[in-house]
Amino acid sequence: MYMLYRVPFRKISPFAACALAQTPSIGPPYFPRPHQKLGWKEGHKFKCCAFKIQHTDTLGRHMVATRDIKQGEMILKEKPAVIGPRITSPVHCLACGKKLEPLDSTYDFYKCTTCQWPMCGPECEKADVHKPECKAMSDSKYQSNIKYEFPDKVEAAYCVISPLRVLLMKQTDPLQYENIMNLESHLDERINTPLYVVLKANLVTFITHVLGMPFDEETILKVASIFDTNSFDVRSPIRKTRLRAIYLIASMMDHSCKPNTKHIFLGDEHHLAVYATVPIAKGELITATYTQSLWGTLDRRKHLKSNKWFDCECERCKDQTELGTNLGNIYCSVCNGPGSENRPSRGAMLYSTNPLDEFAPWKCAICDHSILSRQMVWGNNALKQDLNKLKSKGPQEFEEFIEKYSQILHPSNHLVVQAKLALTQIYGNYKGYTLSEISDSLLKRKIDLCHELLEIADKLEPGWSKFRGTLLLDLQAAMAVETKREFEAGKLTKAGAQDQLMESMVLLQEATNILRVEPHMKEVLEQKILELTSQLDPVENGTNEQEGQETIVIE
Ligand SMILES: C[S@@+](CC[C@H](N)C(=O)[O-])C[C@H]1O[C@@H](n2cnc3c(N)ncnc32)[C@H](O)[C@@H]1O
Repeated sequence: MYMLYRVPFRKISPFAACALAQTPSIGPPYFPRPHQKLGWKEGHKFKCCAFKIQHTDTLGRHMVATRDIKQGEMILKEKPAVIGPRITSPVHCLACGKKLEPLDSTYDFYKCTTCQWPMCGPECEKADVHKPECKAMSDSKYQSNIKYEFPDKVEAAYCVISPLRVLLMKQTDPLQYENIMNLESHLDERINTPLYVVLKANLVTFITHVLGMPFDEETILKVASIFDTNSFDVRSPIRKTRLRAIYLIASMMDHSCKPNTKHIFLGDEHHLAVYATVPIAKGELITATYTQSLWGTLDRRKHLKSNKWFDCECERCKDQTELGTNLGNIYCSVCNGPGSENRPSRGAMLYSTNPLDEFAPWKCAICDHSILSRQMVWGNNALKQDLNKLKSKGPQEFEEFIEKYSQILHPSNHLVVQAKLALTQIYGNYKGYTLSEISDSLLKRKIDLCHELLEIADKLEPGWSKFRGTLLLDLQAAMAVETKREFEAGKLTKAGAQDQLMESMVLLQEATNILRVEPHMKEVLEQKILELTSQLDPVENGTNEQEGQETIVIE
């Protein structure tokens, strides 16, 4: 049964007030400012906070919709409570997060003049985010000894910075420190894992012995464990770095292998915005995914267990077919094996006899054949290694992978799907395979692959997910080029070409609805719409040929 969540937020901090805002038994309704602002900005009269935090024994705290939420609606926008480096990282600036290259003059990085950590330059070394840690290190006469050795070297020294930022908050921002310390940690489960044995040796020693800070081992490791349980992976393609950040409210979203939200990071401050990918009805859970949605159940559940310490029992995990995708399934080697052509059961598949038990045997849906779960794991691992070797290869190798294992792997088995995804990215985008360069048959192959993957996206990441948006964008571009070629080859009439272009426009409109919130995408998408519109209406726009553009000139 749902309980109103009260216990861990001991003081009514701004976060607690927000979390408790919709619980009528706790004081008058309070609408947290960020959500008030959001409501006004969107031009609505007033939009109340769309969620509340509840608690159950099985899920812990989780987010629930307090009203119907529309597809594409922003549910929350939040700034990070703390942001910093991941446990290991290539050398980057501690203030802005930018990946650093050595200076030509010294062949080493620019260093903070006080603590010697690599930074961008004098401006970043004075940034507020760096000041407290810089002071703590210089007060104890600690100086970083990171030096440039070779490009992209990964440094383990970064593991101390993010936990240190939280520990320093105990003095500088006690309320925020308490809010962070109230998050789920799973320290008891993590404490004896190899990573935490290492952290005991280096992180705890650094905080207590090197910096002489008055924290016990348990508190220090708890902070590390809170990061591992709650932090978001903040990727910045422009700065070429990955940071980790804790967002107090967004961390209340529980996991689902078929989530109903997506999130993006905004600006230099790394604000997090969470959007509904599908309509969410009042009372429904608001969920995110903590794994890769294109992994099979065995891999997802293993990842969730060993990183987030829970057994996922969502509708997808319980379903042998993974919502009809067969993402984790393989063909039965007896029914489909050599010499079995006369069997009527070609296409029979092995299913886990209990998807929620990683040790349960896998059994054919038609014959008696079964295999142990560890055979399934071995097989998967072997094929994963094969697939990983193809990463820097061309499309031919991915096509060969799909063909080679077509007797074993279902066309939407997760390994085949990953190969197909790689192909959709190569065809139409990579040098030598751009849309203007590829053959008609490869163009058709790209279009077919996009359709196949869209079917999978609809089942696993339905609605306005980035996965679906990106596929739609790819598909419409390929379809527009195909139309142009068919028209020019006389296979399509003018009216037929216009109809097909209209289809592309519908896809582009949907892709735009989905992707316009992604950083820097709005302008790109608007430009694409303009381009396609000019092709659609040649009479009104006069000649529609522009340099470097794929256009259909319809006379
Ligand atoms: C980021 S926190 C989410 C908030 C958390 N439920 C709490 O009470 O603070 C992640 C943790 O929530 C729990 N959790 C998240 N999704 C879950 C799910 N689908 N089933 C069970 N537990 C889940 C796990 O303990 C996980 O380590």
